[in-house]
Amino acid sequence: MPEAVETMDGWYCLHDLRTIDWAKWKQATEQEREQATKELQSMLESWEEVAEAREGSHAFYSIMGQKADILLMILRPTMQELGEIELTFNKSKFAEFTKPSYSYVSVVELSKYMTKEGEVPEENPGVRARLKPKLPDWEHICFYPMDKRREGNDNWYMLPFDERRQLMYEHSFTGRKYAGQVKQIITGSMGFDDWEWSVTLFAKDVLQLKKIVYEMRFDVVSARYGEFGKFYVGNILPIEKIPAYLHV
Ligand code: VOV
Repeated sequence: MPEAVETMDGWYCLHDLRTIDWAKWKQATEQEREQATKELQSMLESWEEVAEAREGSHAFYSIMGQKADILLMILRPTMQELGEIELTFNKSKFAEFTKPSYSYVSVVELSKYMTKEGEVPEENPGVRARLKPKLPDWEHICFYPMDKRREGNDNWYMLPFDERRQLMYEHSFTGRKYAGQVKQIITGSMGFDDWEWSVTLFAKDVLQLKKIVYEMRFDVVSARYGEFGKFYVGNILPIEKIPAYLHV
């Protein structure tokens, strides 16, 4: 009988992607634009304080292409806090100039595929830190949702545990080659959103994002069982660069 793997779940996560209504932004008065920009900056500054207190983490990036203009990724200990942040953002002046393009609700997830006999990973400080991760301020982000296939002979959920563990081990082996180059945050979203996981990758060199996704396509777990949603890629948008980004 296939057996579910136990998961460890950490901070709740919201990916909020928006497009900017540039025509409306240009029509606003200089004063309105300044007010909206300052409010956005102070919102981010207040989240900065939460991050410093290690009570959450966030990332703010501009997104390439037409799928979205900005991505706000927020991590918090409870879903309620995520809700409050979403509401605050929606009520802000700046939000009046944005349109929703995509959102994703999930929770930071680590599975116990790699847990050895007698180990209690919950007691491992490294594991605990990974469940409440500090998002890196690396230049580039790549975000996409994914599923494990459930089709005919290619049904991940019908595989015996040991077979899945072996495939995840091979996956982690590929991943480890990118240590220091790519940081991954895997969040689980079964019951929360339309896909099963979200993958968020951070890199200093944008090309490493392409290379890791390409190389992993050849891991059996991705080649045979991976199904992918839309990919979003972007560049970091630090608080001090927001006025220049929004300048018209
Ligand atoms: C940046 C490198 C990297 C590394 C080191 C890494 C390692 C690991 C380990 C050790 C484990 C298992 C234990 C755990 O931690 O849960 C995982 C788990 C997972 N991964 Fe991964 N992954 C990486 C990177 C990485 C990428 C780039 C992708 C996207 C795949 C692709 O084809 O586009 C991915 C996906 C996942 C998923 C969806 C899961 C959960 C699957 C499940 O069935 O539960 N992952 N991953």
